[in-house]
This record gives sequence, C-alpha cells and structure tokens, in this order.
Amino acid sequence: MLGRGLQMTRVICRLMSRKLSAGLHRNILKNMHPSIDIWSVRSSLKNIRSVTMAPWPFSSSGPRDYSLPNPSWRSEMQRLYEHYNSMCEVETEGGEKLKGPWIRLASYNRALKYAPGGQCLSKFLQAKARLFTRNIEEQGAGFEYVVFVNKQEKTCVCVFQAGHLLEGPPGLVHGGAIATIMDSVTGTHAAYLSGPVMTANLTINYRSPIPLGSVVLVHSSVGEIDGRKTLLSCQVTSSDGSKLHTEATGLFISVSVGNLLM
Ligand SMILES: CCCCCCCC(=O)SCCNC(=O)CCNC(=O)[C@H](O)C(C)(C)COP(=O)(O)OP(=O)(O)OC[C@H]1O[C@@H](n2cnc3c(N)ncnc32)[C@H](O)[C@@H]1OP(=O)(O)O
Repeated sequence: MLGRGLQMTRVICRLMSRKLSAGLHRNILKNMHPSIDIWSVRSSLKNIRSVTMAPWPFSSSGPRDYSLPNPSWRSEMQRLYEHYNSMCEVETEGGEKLKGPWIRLASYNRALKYAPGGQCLSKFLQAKARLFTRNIEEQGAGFEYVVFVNKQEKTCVCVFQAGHLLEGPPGLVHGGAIATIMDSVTGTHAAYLSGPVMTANLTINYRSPIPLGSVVLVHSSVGEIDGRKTLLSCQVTSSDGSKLHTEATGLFISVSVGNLLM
C-alpha cells in the first residue's frame, strides 16, 4: 500500500508541479503521506481552485496521434488538413523554419493516460476509459477530425469527416453526433485557452443537414472570458464556407484537476 501511495504521490506531484504554490503543494503532500488512498487524493485535489495546467498538455510524440491523416480521409479532408498544417510552420527568406500562426493539436484515444503524469493515475482511476470519439475501430467509420488553433487570433478550426456510423436521418449526420463534435472542438478550444474546463451549457441551432460522409469545418471563436467562465461560439459550415449547417454557443467553467478526475 505504501509503495502504491508513493507512486501516486509522484504522479500527483508531476500533474500539479507547474502552477501550484509551494505552500499548497507542501500541504497536499503532508495530507497524503503515508496513508494515501484515492479518495483522499480526490478530495485534496478538489479543494484546489487555483490549479491550472499547460494550455494543451499533449505533445505530438508518443502513442498514435489520431489527428494525423489515414487512408480513410477523403481528398477534401486531406486538402484542408494540408492547408492548415502548412500554416503551422513558416519559412523565412533565409530558409529558417519558424512557428506559424496555427498549431495542430495532437489527439489520443485515452485522454487521461496520455496527459503528462496520467499514465499511472489512469491505472487507478480510469483503467478501462477510452475517449469515445477516438475509439471506433474501423478507420473512417466514425469521427475523423483534426483540430488547429490560432493562438494570436484565439480562434480554432476543426476539419471533420463524418463516417457511416454517425447516421441519423437516412443519409444525414445524427444531431447528437454533431453536438458531440461541437462540444469536443469548443471544449478543446476552451481547455487550450483556460486550462481544465467542463461544459456547463451548449446551445445548438441546426440550420441545414450535414450529408453523411461529407467533410465540414467546425469553427470556434471566443465570445468572452470572465473569471472561471469561457464563452465560445461555434459554427459548422461546408468545407468551402458557403453553407451554414449548425451554430452553437458553449459555456465552459474552469475546474480543478480534482473535478476532472471524479
Ligand atoms: C479532449 C476532449 C475534449 C472534450 C471536451 C468535452 C467537454 C465535456 O463534454 S464535459 C462533460 C459534460 N459536462 C458536465 O458533465 C458538467 C456537469 N456540471 C458540472 O460539473 C458543474 O455544474 C460545473 C463544473 C460546470 C460548474 O459547477 P461549479 O464549479 O460548482 O460552478 P458554479 O459555482 O456552480 O458556477 C460558476 C459560475 O458559472 C455559472 N454557471 C455554471 N453553470 C452554468 C450554466 N449551465 N449556465 C450558465 N451559467 C452557469 C454560475 O452561475 C457561476 O457564475 P458566477 O461566477 O458569475 O456566479
């Protein structure tokens, strides 16, 4: 039990080390050692409101990154991916490569496991958990998507291809699947801007149906950031931007790491 506890302590330390004040950090360690159990970890973390994480905690190295192209991607999906990806790096006249205005966000099939420090924690808390949008085995059958953020403009765009398992009305994408991708994109955008968040409200207007198998763009932009509240607006459009399919607003509330692990 003690070995398990110390291992957990190290994981929690890594998770929290960036922004926790030294005093709080010492307090938590004191409370957890040596008789640590998962419930005390949860409640210790839950009481800390000031914890923030790095804007986007996943790096693009490591296990399979599901936001990279695969053979199921249609040519339009590939074209739009290359369009935004080409703006992630710019070349100076001297041939030097610099970071561009856009950043592609890596995406894994297990959200907690592949966050820094999450490997051990996921064994205790979420051994069987899988990010459902990234766990349909057949490539192209479900959600194929890649998210890019523009740090300066505080905007975000997702290229989304809806597979045949997302059917609602015949030949069209299910409204719940559209809500899922909008929640995922705005939630990712909010987390990038504000650290750990939960969706408090998502209000959707469905304007025109999305044909199954088509490639669309999901745009997210900031309405307001006010304390713990991040308000975003979101539109799903055809890939050339000419047709509005869906629009929404999303309210995201910043939460402590403990809330996310409940
Ligand atoms: C990598 C993949 C990314 C995927 C992203 C997916 C994101 C998700 O789907 S999250 C899952 C779905 N969401 C949930 O399950 C959340 C359930 N709800 C909750 O846990 C809580 O209600 C939670 C955390 C949102 C807010 O609770 P709590 O931390 O106690 O905040 P609380 O004190 O009530 O409210 C804080 C502020 O937000 C406001 N607020 C909270 N909820 C709402 C709401 N629904 N509408 C309007 N305002 C709200 C409050 O009025 C308050 O405002 P103010 O500070 O001005 O008084």
